[in-house]
Amino acid sequence: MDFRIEDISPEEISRRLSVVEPLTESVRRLIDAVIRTEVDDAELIAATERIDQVVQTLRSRQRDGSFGTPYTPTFIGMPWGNAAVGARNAIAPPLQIRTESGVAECEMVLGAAYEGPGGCVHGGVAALMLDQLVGEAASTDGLPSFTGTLTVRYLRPTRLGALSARAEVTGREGRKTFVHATLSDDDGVTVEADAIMIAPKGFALPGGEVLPHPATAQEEN
Ligand SMILES: CCCCCCCC/C=C\CCCCCCCC(=O)SCCNC(=O)CCNC(=O)[C@H](O)C(C)(C)COP(=O)(O)OP(=O)(O)OC[C@H]1O[C@@H](n2cnc3c(N)ncnc32)[C@H](O)[C@@H]1OP(=O)(O)O
Repeated sequence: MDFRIEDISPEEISRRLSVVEPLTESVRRLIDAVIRTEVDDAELIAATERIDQVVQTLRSRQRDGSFGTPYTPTFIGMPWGNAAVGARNAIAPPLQIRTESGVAECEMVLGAAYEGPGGCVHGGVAALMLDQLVGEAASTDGLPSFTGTLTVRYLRPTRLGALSARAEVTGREGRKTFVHATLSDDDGVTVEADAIMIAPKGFALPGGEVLPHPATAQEEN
C-alpha cells in the first residue's frame, strides 16, 4: 500500500484544497448535466470536443497511477483520489463527514449521478457511503481499520435527494471493531449496515501504545 509522506503545512493543504475543490464541484456539475441534458446531437458532439480539450490540458502534466493517500509527518491524510470522499474525485458522493469519538456522520444531497432504481439511490452507492462512514467511525481513536466484513440491509428504497448517515462503534475485541451504521431520509432509516473492521497488524494497539509512523510500519511489515 502507498504510505507516501508529503511534508506540507496545514495552510498549504487548505490552499491546495481551495483550488481543487471548486474544480471537482465543476466536474460534478458536468456529470449531472451530461446525464440530464436534452440539447440536440450537434451540441452533444461539440461538448464532447470541448471536454476532450480540457482533458488534454490536464493530462499535459499528470502523475503515474492513482493519487494514493499521502500523509503529512503529523498524520494529516490527503486521500484526495478516494472513491468515497476524495477532494479531487468528482465521482465520489458529496460527503462532508464529521467525526467524534467512535462516531462518524454526515448529511448529503444525492442527485441523478447516484441513481439505481428509477428515482432512488443505487445500492452500491449506499454501501460505499456506509463503508466509508464505518471506517471513519472505527478510526476516530487513531487506530485505522480496514473493512473485514460489511453486511448491508436495504429496508426500503432510498429516494434521491436530502439524506443523512451515521456510524457508531458498538464494540471492540482485540484488533476487531464492530460498527453499526444507518442511511436515513426524512421518514427514517432506509439502509442499515453492520461492519467488522480490522486494524492491520502493523497498526494494532491492543495495549493503547502509540501508532508507528506509516512509513516505519511499512518497513516493518
Ligand atoms: C494508515 C495510516 C494511519 C494514519 C491515520 C489514519 C486515520 C484514519 C482516518 C480515516 C479512516 C478512513 C476509513 C476508510 C474506510 C474505507 C474502508 C475500506 O474500504 S477498506 C478496503 C476494503 N477492505 C480490504 O481491502 C481489506 C482486505 N483484507 C485484509 O487486508 C485482511 O483480510 C484484514 C486486514 C481485514 C484481516 O487480515 P489479518 O491477517 O489482519 O486477519 P487475521 O489476523 O487473520 O484475523 C484477525 C481477527 O480478525 C478476524 N477477521 C479477519 N478477517 C476478517 C474479515 N474479513 N471479516 C471479519 N473478521 C475477520 C479474524 O477472525 C480474527 O479474529 P479473532 O482475533 O480470531 O477473534
